[in-house]
Amino acid sequence: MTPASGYERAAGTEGEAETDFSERMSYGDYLGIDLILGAQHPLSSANDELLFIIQHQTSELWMKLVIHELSTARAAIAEDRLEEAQKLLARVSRIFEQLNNAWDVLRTMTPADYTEFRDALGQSSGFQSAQYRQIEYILGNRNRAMLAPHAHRPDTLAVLEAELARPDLYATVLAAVARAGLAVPAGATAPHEGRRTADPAIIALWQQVYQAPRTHWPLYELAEKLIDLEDYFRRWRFNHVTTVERVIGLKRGTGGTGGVSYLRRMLDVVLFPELWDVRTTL
Ligand code: HEM
Ligand SMILES: N[C@@H](CC(=O)c1ccccc1NC=O)C(=O)O
Repeated sequence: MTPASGYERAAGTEGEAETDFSERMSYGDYLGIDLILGAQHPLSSANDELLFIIQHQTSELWMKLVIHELSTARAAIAEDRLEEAQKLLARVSRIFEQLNNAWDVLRTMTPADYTEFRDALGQSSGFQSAQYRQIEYILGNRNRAMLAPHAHRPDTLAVLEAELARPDLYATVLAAVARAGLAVPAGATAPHEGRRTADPAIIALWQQVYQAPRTHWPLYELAEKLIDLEDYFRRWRFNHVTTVERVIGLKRGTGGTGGVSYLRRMLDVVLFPELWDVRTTL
């Protein structure tokens, strides 16, 4: 029988699949598909500009999830729900793995392909990604100067400023370590700005944890989740700079930095320094 819509029911669904969504929520309604698929606006006729746009948009969606999960993980750690946090941090590492694999698609774009539309990008650059900066801030790489490109957006600025005013993920972990009875130096659990540098007293306490994992199992597992996360984040930075060198060589970036030279310097950022340094002592 032909339904009221006038269309035949989909073949093979034996008349069971729902087809009337005139009054009901459909797949597209729930997921906001019209908005998402209506958000690609290439500025040139170059074939690869759509790839470039979708690569960035999907990255931003995954970054949204990273921020969500890191925020939940940080709240869980603050309440000593360490196992929950571990699960979420493991998920964040898998998201970075997903982002890392995505470079394989973008790498199919050659310098000739990119040159066709690079000029259309003007001064815009990933350097201005607010969500990327928020992730860096949550993870403790807190350069206040990176707020400058957001000065024209008070809403974005407020989010990033609020992040700088909070203890980062690692400081939250150190507060949990202190509650577990280890001697965390005063100040290490407070909000900070700039980059972290290794504190010998913090190396010493991780040494206690790593030398007796069974005694400190939840902290030991949590620390390893952080190492995993930084490992995958480093791979993202490395894939980015390598792709950039493939595509634009040593040209300056549209965002105004030296390009590859700037991105190479970012490879030296260490998010959780004592967790790396402790390994040398074991
Ligand atoms: C052909 C592809 C790409 C090229 C040539 C490229 C180039 C660059 C360059 C030269 C910079 C330095 C800032 C500047 O002066 O512009 C930069 C920064 C950045 N790019 Fe890309 N990029 C590419 C793809 C991507 C993708 C897919 C993402 C994913 C979101 C991304 C995210 C970023 C971010 C977040 C920064 C800031 C990094 C930081 O401050 O540490 N880029 N990019
Ligand atoms: N910085 C890049 C341009 C670029 O990659 C870009 C431009 C606009 C939006 C996102 C971008 N991706 C990463 O930086 C360049 O110098 O070619």
